[in-house]
Amino acid sequence: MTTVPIPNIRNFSIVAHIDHGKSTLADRLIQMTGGLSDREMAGKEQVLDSMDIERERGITIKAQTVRLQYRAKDGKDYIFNLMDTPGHVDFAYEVSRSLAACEGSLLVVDASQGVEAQTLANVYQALDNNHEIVPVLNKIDLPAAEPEKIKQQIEDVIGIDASDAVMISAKTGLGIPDVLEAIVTRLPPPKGDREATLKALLVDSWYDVYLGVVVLVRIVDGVMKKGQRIRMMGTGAAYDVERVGFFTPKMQQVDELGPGEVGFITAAIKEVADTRVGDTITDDRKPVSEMLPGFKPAIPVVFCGLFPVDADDFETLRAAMGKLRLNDASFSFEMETSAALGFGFRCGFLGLLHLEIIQERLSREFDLNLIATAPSVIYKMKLTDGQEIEIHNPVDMPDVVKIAEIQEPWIEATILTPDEYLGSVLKLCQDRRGNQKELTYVGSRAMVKYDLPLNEVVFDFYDRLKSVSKGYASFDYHLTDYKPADLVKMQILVNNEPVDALSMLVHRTRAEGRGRAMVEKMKDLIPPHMFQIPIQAAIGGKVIARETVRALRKDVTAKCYGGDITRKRKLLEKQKEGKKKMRQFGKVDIPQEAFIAALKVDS
Ligand SMILES: Nc1nc2c(ncn2[C@@H]2O[C@H](COP(=O)(O)OP(=O)(O)OP(=O)(O)O)[C@@H](O)[C@H]2O)c(=O)[nH]1
Repeated sequence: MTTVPIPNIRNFSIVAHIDHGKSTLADRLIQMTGGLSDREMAGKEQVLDSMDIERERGITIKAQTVRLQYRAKDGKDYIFNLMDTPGHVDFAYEVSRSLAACEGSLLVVDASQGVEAQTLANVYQALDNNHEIVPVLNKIDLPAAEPEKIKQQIEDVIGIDASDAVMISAKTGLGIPDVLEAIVTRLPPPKGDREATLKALLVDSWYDVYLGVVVLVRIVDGVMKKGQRIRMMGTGAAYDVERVGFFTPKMQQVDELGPGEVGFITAAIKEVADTRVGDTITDDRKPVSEMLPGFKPAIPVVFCGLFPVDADDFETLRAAMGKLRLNDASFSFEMETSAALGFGFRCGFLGLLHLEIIQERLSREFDLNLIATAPSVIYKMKLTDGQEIEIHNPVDMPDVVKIAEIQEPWIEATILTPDEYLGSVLKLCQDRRGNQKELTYVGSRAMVKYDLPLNEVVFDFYDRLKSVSKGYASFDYHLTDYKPADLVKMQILVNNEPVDALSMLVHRTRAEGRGRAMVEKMKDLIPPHMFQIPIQAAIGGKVIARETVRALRKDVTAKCYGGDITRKRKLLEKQKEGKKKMRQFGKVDIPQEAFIAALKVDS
C-alpha cells in the first residue's frame, strides 16, 4: 500500500478580492472545457453562483465545485476539480474548507486595481494550506491595466514569484488557454493510496429538494462506492451510500470516486445538521484509526433580533428561518420576546453581510416585513460571585452591581486605501476606538493594520469606510482576542418607559453621541399625541440625552366645525389606518420607521 501521485487530476480554487473576476474566470474555464454548451451558458451570467441574490449582488456565497475535462497540449486527458470560494470576509470559513480540499490556487488579481485586502487574506489562507499558487492578472483588456506594476506588487506584498503570471481577460476570453495549461503544468497532482481503507474529507453539505442532503467529499485514500456502508468519524453515525457523482456543473452519477477525486454522495441523511463539515468519512467495517485534521466550526459572531412587523407573520417567519437553516448551519436562531416588538427571534450570523443576506432572503423569498434590532457581539462578563457568562443580548445583561468585569471581542483589520483617503480612514478607525499597528505602502496605496473592537465594526463601519474612501478602500479582518472594556447598557425611554428593543451595549465614551442621535431621530418620527412625550437616552438612572415630542394642540377633527359628518368619519378612519402600522407602547404609538431609523443612526 503506497501513497502515489494521481497524475491526471488537479484540484484547485480561485482566490481573489471581490470583483476581481473570479466568477467570470470560472465560467470561462467551464465553457472552454465543455462543461456546458454555449446555449446553457447564455442567459446565466455566472454559472457557479446558484442563488438569485448571489447573482444580483455578484457575491459568491455557497462554495460550489465543478469537475472539468481537459485535453492538454501533452495530449493527455486531465480532470480538474474547481472549488469555488466566496470572496467576502464573513465567509472566510467557507474559503478555508474549500482550500483544504485542494493542492493549488489560481490567485486572480485585477490588473487595473492591484492587490486588495481580501487578496492578501485569501492568498495567505491558501499558503497556510501549502498550496502552489499561480498568479493570474485579469482584466488586461482595460486601458487602466498595469500588469508589470501589479506583478511587482504581488512580489513585494505577498512575496511570491509573479514573473510568469498568466495575463488574461476573463471577459474577452484572452489568455484562458494559458490558464488551463498552467493548471496542468504548474499545480501539483493530488496524492493518495487506492488500496488503502477509505478516508475522505467532508467538505460541505447542503439540502436539495430532490436529492435530500448532499455531501461534498474529497477522497484522500481508498474508494467510495455506491452501496458502501460509511461512517462519519466525528459524529459516529453510519450510512449506506445511495448515490455517488460529481457536477460538471450538471449532476453526473458514477459508481465510485477514487483517491484525489472530489464529488458528492447522498446517503439517506436526514438533516444537514447530521453532517459535520471537516469530518472524516471512512469505511464502517474497517475504519481508519486517524482522523483528518478537520477545521474549526463556523461560529456566529454577530447577533440581532428579527421581529415581524405584522405579528401574524410570526409562524411564517419561524418556518422561513427553518428553511434557510437547512442549508446554512452557521445561521442560528431562537425565540425571543420583546415588550416593544412582540414575538420574534434572536439570530446569530457570521458577520454583517451574512445578516444582511439572511434578512434580504427572508423579505424577498418569503415576503416578510421585518424589524432588526441593533447588532450585537458576544460579550464575556465576570460576575462578582466568580461566575463567568457570555451575553449577546443587552436585555440579558445582569445588574451592574453584580458585574466585576466586561470583556469584548477585538479584531485585527487590514485596510488598503488610496493615499488621498488615508486621513479619513485613520480618523474613522480612531473614532471607533482603534489602535493603529502598522502603516506601509503597496504601490501608491496605504496599507494600515488596526486593532479594533468588533462592536464598533458591526454597526456601520464597512459602509462608513466605503463612503469616506469613495468606495476605494478594501477591508478584511479576523478575530483576535477578548479585552476588558468600559461598556455600559444604554436604554431609550419613551414616555419614561424603557423600550427593550432599543437597548444596546456601548462604550462609555460613545454612549452620549449615539444616544443623542437616536433620540433626535425618534423625535422626528413619533407623531404628536394628545400629551407631551419625553424621549430619553439613559445609562442606569442617568439621562444622557433628551428630546420631546410636543403634544397635539387640537383634535384632528376640530377643524371640521362639527359640520360635515362624513368628512369627520373619513378623517377618523384615516387616523385609524395610520395606527395599524404603529406599535402601541404604553400610551404611545411608535411607528415602525422610528425603530428602524433609531437603530440605523451612525455616530
Ligand atoms: N473589463 C473586464 N471586466 C471583467 C473581466 N473579468 C471580469 N470582469 C467584470 O468584473 C466584474 C466582477 O467580476 P466577477 O467575476 O463577478 O468577480 P468575482 O471576483 O467573482 O466577484 P465575487 O463573486 O463578488 O467574489 C464583473 O462586472 C465582470 O464582468 C475582464 O477580464 N475585463
